[in-house]
Parts: sequence; structure tokens; C-alpha cells
Amino acid sequence: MASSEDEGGNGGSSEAGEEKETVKKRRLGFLATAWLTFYNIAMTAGWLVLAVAMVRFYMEKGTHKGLYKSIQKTLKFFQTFALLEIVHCIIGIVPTSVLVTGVQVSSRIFMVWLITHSIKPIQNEDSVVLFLVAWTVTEITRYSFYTFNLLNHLPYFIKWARYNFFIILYPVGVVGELLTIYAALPYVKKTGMFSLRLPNKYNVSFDYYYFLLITMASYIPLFPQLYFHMLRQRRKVLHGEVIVEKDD
Ligand SMILES: CCCCCCCCCCCCC[C@@H](O)CC(=O)SCCNC(=O)CCNC(=O)[C@H](O)C(C)(C)COP(=O)(O)OP(=O)(O)OC[C@H]1O[C@@H](n2cnc3c(N)ncnc32)[C@H](O)[C@@H]1OP(=O)(O)O
Repeated sequence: MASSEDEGGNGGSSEAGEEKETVKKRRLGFLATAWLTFYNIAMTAGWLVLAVAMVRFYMEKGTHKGLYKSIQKTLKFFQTFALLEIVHCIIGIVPTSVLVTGVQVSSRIFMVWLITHSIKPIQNEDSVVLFLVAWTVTEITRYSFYTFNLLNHLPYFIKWARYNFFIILYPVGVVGELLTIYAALPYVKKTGMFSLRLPNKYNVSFDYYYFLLITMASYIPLFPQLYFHMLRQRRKVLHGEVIVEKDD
């Protein structure tokens, strides 16, 4: 298999590319590289297990009803494990913005724990399958990209997939997430779950229903930031453009 240094280079020789990679790794340090390699392999494996479980479930049952229940433990474990990505940014072992990663990871944690885990009647919605498929394909590609990149043997098709699949999968995932929150609204309103009404001993009121409406609205300013971040990464990695990003 051709490596990205061979096929996807930015015009420099393969030797120069390798030298740059070695300098980058030396700067990263042995422990950080070893940890990230372990982390990315574990995450690739986790999302692959999820993909296989989803395909097997659908082939055996012929329906997506019950799919979420059958994969929820694995999903919760690996998506929660992704909180470490925020830590990676904070301690500086990956060069990604804490803000961008924070928004991405917290929105997923929110979907997993405060929506699909907590609101059982929506677990069989079609929209849940939509975001599960978008997340799974993305994460298998993304974590295998990071792994092969760290090992200096990045097949070009993985690099290509990392920086092209999101163009479709991001909007698909967002539509799935928004439709799922929307489907949860009537249940949340009826039960008053996670809400705090006055009077109470803390003298504060909180309405989860309105919180969900605000969360849905927050996709309008926040999602384009993530999407444009990925488009900039795409231009940088696939087309070698030099991009100056603002610090958070
Ligand atoms: C509590 C209430 C919450 C309210 C939420 C409000 C809602 C906000 C809207 C949010 C919408 C989100 C929707 C979303 O969940 C839907 C989906 O995800 S659908 C599926 C499609 N999604 C995607 O494609 C995005 C996947 N996610 C990501 O790509 C990342 O999380 C993101 C932070 C968005 C981008 O990653 P990054 O900036 O790291 O880009 P790169 O991959 O290009 O990497 C940049 C450099 O960092 C190195 N790196 C990064 N991570 C690692 C790692 N783990 N190991 C090793 N190296 C790593 C990478 O190699 C690059 O280095 P270099 O530039 O030197 O090559």
C-alpha cells in the first residue's frame, strides 16, 4: 500500500517528509507517542466492534428496533473514553484547539448520556440510526488515520477518507442528532425530567425542555465552526495550503 508520503505529499521529496515526521515525533516524546498510539488503536477497535455489532444486528433481526439497546454499553464506553481528547489538547500532546474538541466531544456525550440513555422511548427512532452510522464510520476512519499517521505508514485512501467523508457524514450526523432531540421533546415536557420547579430549597428553577430547545438552537452557530474547521484541515492536509488558525 502506498503511504501518504509517496502519494499525498505537498511537493517535497519523500525523504524530506520522513525527516519532518521524525522531528515532529521527537518533539512529541516517546511516552506521548506511545500513549496516543495505544489510545487510537483502542478507539479504532472499539468503533469497529460497534460497526460489526450494528451490521450483525440488522442482518439477524432485519430491523433497527432494539439496535440501540444491544450496542449501548459499547457506545457509552468508547464515546465517554473520548473525553480524553479534551485532556490531550489541554496538555498539548495534540495540536487541536481545546474549544473545537470540547464542543465536539461534549455534544456527543450529551447525546449519549442525557438524550438516548435517559429517554428510553426515543431509542428506536430512525434518527438514532442516522447519527450512530455517521459517528461509527467517522470514528473508524479518524482513529485509524491517527494510528497509521503516528506509525508513519499512512495509506492514502485512509487520509483521503478522513478528509472527505465528513463532508457528507457531518450533516447526516447533525440531522440525526437534531431529529432525536426533537423526538425527545414531548416526553421531556410531559415528565418534567431533569427539571427543577420553584419553590425549592435551592431557590433555582431549571427546565430541561427549554434547555433542549436552546441546545438545538446552538447547533446553528456552533456546527458551522466545526465544519469549517474540518474544511480548513482538508485544504491543509490534502492540498498543502498553509492556514493560520486563531488561538482560543
Ligand atoms: C452540554 C451541552 C452540549 C451542547 C452541544 C451544542 C451543539 C454543538 C454543535 C455540535 C455539532 C456536532 C455534531 C457531531 O456530533 C456530528 C458528527 O460528528 S457526525 C460524524 C462526522 N463528524 C466528523 O467528521 C467530526 C469528527 N470529529 C473530529 O474530527 C474532531 O473531533 C475535531 C475536533 C472536530 C477535529 O479534529 P482535529 O482538529 O484534531 O483535526 P485533525 O484530525 O485534522 O487533527 C489535527 C492534528 O491533531 C492531530 N491529532 C488529533 N487527534 C489526535 C490523536 N488522537 N492522535 C494523534 N494525533 C492526533 C492530527 O494528527 C493533526 O496533526 P497534524 O496537523 O500535525 O498532522
